[in-house]
Amino acid sequence: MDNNKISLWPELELENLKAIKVLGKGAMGTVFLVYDKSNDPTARCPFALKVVEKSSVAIKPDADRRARWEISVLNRLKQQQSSHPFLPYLIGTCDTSDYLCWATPYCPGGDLNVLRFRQFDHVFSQSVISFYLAEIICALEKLHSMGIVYRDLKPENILIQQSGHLTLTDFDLARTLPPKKMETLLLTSDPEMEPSTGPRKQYNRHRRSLTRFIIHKMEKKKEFGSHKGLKKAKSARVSPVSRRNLNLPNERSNSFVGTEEYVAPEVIRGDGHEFAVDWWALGILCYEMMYGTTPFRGKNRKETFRKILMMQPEFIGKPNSLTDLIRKLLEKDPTRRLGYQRGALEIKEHQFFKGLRWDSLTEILRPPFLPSRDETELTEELTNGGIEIKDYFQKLKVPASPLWSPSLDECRHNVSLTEF
Ligand SMILES: Nc1ncnc2c1ncn2[C@@H]1O[C@H](COP(=O)(O)OP(=O)(O)OP(=O)(O)O)[C@@H](O)[C@H]1O
Repeated sequence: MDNNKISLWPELELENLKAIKVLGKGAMGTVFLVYDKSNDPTARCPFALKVVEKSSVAIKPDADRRARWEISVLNRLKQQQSSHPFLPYLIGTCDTSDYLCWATPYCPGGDLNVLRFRQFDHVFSQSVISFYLAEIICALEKLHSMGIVYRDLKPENILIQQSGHLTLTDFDLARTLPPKKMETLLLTSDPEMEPSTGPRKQYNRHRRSLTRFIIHKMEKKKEFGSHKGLKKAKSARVSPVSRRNLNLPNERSNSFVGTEEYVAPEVIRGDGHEFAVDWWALGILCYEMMYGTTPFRGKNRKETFRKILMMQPEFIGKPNSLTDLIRKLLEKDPTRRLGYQRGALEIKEHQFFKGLRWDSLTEILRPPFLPSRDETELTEELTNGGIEIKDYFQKLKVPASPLWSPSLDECRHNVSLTEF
């Protein structure tokens, strides 16, 4: 994939786009709900637009590269004959001297973490878990079949579409496995390949450098989030649609603190990582949906990592097919983990999914939760005229000087735009 070339995709004109509201902020950019006033003046088909401000690249040195990478991954998803029902697709991009933007379909239901906090006891029932897991497995299966490891599976990155079905978001940590790597993967279980022999030694070195790369990337994410002058990733990830008034305790959001609970043991050990890291993360996600907490959470990163490496997950109550599935996904040795040998197929065959009609998932018209169609909120925002994206960023730049005192109107406007 060419990281730097984005001219292939439908061009969006920033001047034609009007923001209805801010959907969220990540380490890399701000996500707006927008509509195209040139061909959709009544905003019947709004979409999500992620905007990376180029001037912020000095603060976030690899934001531009990460953004272009995410665009290229999304573009690959689009290039398939048809888009996948549980994966986003690229609607278009816009590359100006100040901003790099890309549009994906709007998911009005918030993320899976928000939804979990809305449940009684903050956990999902087994039937709901089965539905959501099935959709995530299909999404990961598709990515893996394209040679893409997702590497950032966590509830905050799973969004709920208007239809109630899921979609994954945030692909900047995704990586493609080069074909050579896929070949060498087969060698790992070959007892004749001694560690001291050339190819294996080389392979191990390659795996270790990949591991250093992912840890470095995650550290970078943390730095972005905590950089002076920027909103902390913790609050930045809050989506106004769904998180307002929720007051989520221990919110992980998109900081490394959150992600580290999902890191696979082979990544911590520096043994490299393959598709199996996604199946590990699926096990953690499944546990969290069932118990409302992740299995290896420690007081700090060191303790969390120690637990990931040393401890077995604890299950409350009688073992059942779901606990068995989790146990098999949380196998510390990736080569023995469910999904390692035959990918998603192996997981789909597990007893927990017995009777599930995998081919008919998209035909389910009443998924467990349907986002309400809050048209009033959209109309209210629209009658206020919407937000010019450039103005939004300009206003953020206005220094908080005692000489500058905004009018009451401006204050209200700013509060509504920056409270996230
Ligand atoms: N298509 C969408 N529909 C609705 N909300 C969205 C959409 N895409 C993103 N968001 C909201 O914006 C937030 C930030 O988006 P995203 O995670 O893609 O940003 P990021 O900068 O890549 O974050 P990270 O810090 O994890 O890298 C999400 O948590 C979500 O609340």
